[in-house]
Amino acid sequence: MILEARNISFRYGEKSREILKDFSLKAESTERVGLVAPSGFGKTTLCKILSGYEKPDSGQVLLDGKPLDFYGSYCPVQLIWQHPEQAINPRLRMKSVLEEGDNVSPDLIKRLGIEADWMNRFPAELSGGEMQRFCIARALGQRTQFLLADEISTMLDLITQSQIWHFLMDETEKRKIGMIVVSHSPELLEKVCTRIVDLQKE
Ligand SMILES: Nc1ncnc2c1ncn2[C@@H]1O[C@H](COP(=O)(O)OP(=O)(O)OP(=O)(O)O)[C@@H](O)[C@H]1O
Repeated sequence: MILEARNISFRYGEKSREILKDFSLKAESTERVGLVAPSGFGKTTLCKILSGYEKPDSGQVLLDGKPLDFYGSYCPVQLIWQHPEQAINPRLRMKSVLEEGDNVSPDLIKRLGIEADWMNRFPAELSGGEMQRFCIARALGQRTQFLLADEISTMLDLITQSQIWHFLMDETEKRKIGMIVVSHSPELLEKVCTRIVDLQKE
């Protein structure tokens, strides 16, 4: 599959500066594309647009040539946010958080190191890293075709980072899920990505 941002322009309301201007990008399912740009440049904004959380003022997001709406109620382009605690309903137990995903496989949950005992807890009863594993699992439901990872491992220790990235590379390669990876770490992008795009040069 091909995920495409075609001539996207976007600003947050009338008073905001234009964050994206006639921006275009194409990524294939076989790729892991790293996005680099300085803080505040618009990387998260681009991820939100690519996953349908924000609508561009002009231009289109296309998956295999079709707008995201075409794919129905489950968006095949899933975003994993930088701060898991902001991406989870604090009133839900973790098993219900996973049910928000699209038939997340029990095997995948196990491979992510999610422990059975965590399922009945509320988000506030987990560490940031434990919560992020749930967000990753939830984003990898059956119909996911592209995964956008926006600074997802910044809060994790190096061993956990390495476990999670090995898992993600393995899982997305097996299922031919494309990835877009945002990080301020050149070392991480170098290790994980098949191609790096500098937004300042686009
Ligand atoms: N909801 C919002 N309303 C108004 N402005 C916003 C909103 N969200 C982000 N912005 C502004 O849009 C610009 C781009 O923000 P964005 O979070 O996309 O940058 P970023 O490149 O991901 O930054 P960082 O690397 O620091 O995470 C920033 O100037 C930010 O202040």
